[in-house]
Amino acid sequence: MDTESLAAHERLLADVDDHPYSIPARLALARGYAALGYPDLAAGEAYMALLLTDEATDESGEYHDEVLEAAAVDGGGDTPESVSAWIAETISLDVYALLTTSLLACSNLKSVHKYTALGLAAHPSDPTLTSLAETIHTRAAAHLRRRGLDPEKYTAADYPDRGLVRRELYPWNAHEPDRFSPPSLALMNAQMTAVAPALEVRAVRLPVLAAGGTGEVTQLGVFARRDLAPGEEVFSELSLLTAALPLADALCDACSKRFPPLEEADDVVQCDECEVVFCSPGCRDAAWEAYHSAVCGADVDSVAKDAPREDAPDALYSLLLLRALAMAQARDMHPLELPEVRFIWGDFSLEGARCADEDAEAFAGRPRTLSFSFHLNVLLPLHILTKMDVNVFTTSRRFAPWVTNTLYAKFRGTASARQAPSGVPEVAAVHPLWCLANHACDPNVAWEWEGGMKLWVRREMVGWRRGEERRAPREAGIKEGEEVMSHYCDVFLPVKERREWAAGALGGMCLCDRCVWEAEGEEKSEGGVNGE
Ligand SMILES: C[S@@+](CC[C@H](N)C(=O)[O-])C[C@H]1O[C@@H](n2cnc3c(N)ncnc32)[C@H](O)[C@@H]1O
Repeated sequence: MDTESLAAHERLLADVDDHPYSIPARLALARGYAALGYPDLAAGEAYMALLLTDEATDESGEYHDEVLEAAAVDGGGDTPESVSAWIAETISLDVYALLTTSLLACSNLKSVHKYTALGLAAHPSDPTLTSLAETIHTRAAAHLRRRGLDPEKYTAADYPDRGLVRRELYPWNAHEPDRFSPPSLALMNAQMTAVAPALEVRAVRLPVLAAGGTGEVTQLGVFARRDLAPGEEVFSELSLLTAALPLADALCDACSKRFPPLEEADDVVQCDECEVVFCSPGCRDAAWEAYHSAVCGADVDSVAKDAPREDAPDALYSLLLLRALAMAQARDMHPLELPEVRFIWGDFSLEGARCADEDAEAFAGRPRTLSFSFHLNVLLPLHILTKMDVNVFTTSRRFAPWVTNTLYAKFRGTASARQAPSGVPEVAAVHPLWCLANHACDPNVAWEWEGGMKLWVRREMVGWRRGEERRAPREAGIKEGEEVMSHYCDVFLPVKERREWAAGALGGMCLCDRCVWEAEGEEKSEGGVNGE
């Protein structure tokens, strides 16, 4: 983004800061995002404008008076009636038009359908909304046909409601540190020394794995400070950035450790103020400081209560988001400044990468790799924040949709999950130091997450195979200065399956030495289990 556009965008953001209840200011910000090729962010801000119009017309609205005051300054007159007329005649249609066209670009067809219907109820003869209703129907029918389904048998409730949006380090995001600067590395290494005195964080060159990418990029990795012997435990990190589905095993709310059997559960304690349970008084106190004071008694976890089985991963990401918002609120910090979040990898698109498809123009031709659902990325955070008694109009810098998107980008690249026996992931966590370790299908460490994340040097390395050909395992142990290679997938799977499994976390197909060697031959390995 050039300096002039960035300055113009900064003025729109500042206008919303200065006039948080002004509907035109919010609408101008939404238009600004649409013009810059961020329809997802435009939809978020257009929805905020819609909420403000509701506040203006609803006498019992919490911010009714503030919105009327702002409307009077913006030219809506100084009576509730004049403001209502001003909204109906000059604002409402623009809000619906921007919200719906933005959601359409993001392929959130169920949501577009809903807001187009609401827009048409308020403006029945509007040609743009009328033709949009047709477009939604046509796109939904094409989507269903592509899946071999008969559109006649489906209603708007079955329309897809998810799309891909730009995954970027937003140009106006002043919170992302230079991860490679000496002060950043010193900070990360101070944290690393506390959990792993024999390891250090360093910059490393890695191959670009994203489709269409070439060459190498600089990223971070974890290295041995001294020779490490096979079996040596080298790392133990406790994270409170955790999430568990409501039906998961009985787990500590803070660290996700499974509770011991009742007769051994002397340490298990309940919060003094609500029903949430922790594995120990230590976890209870740490949780209160870190996040629980912001959500105690607020029943926020119910957000994932009814998630269907196939949506379990998304529900876990939403719960991680919820935890991060609660951490920010409890500590009065910007979510992107949280030590748990600040340095982690967001897998943002590389500068200059392009993409061309039917929606490319709405996204300024930039690649789109971040999952976006209006429900999860916009409505859910607003719902959570409202439950935490946060004024969502005056806290835009801290809790805007671009902040939510950035958090999702970071979590989607780094969270680890534990599965129920059914294979459905039911618990997730982000361990900010563990997730600095890179992946190899011939890893030199193994890990286990139960309460804390533990990492030890493998006692035996993995044997390689392609077809009938075998390559004996390398000698176990890690030499001083050697990179610690973790694993993001079951390393006993055949190469094709390993690559498929790890592709999400790696951002593309694995090109580690073992994968390259095994893929050259026939892919005929046997299955196995995760771990060592
Ligand atoms: C969990 S992070 C690992 C730490 C990361 N390198 C950093 O700078 O924070 C995962 C990302 O690291 C990169 N990565 C990890 N292992 C890799 C490998 N074997 N080859 C290339 N990239 C790798 C990928 O970009 C992946 O999305």
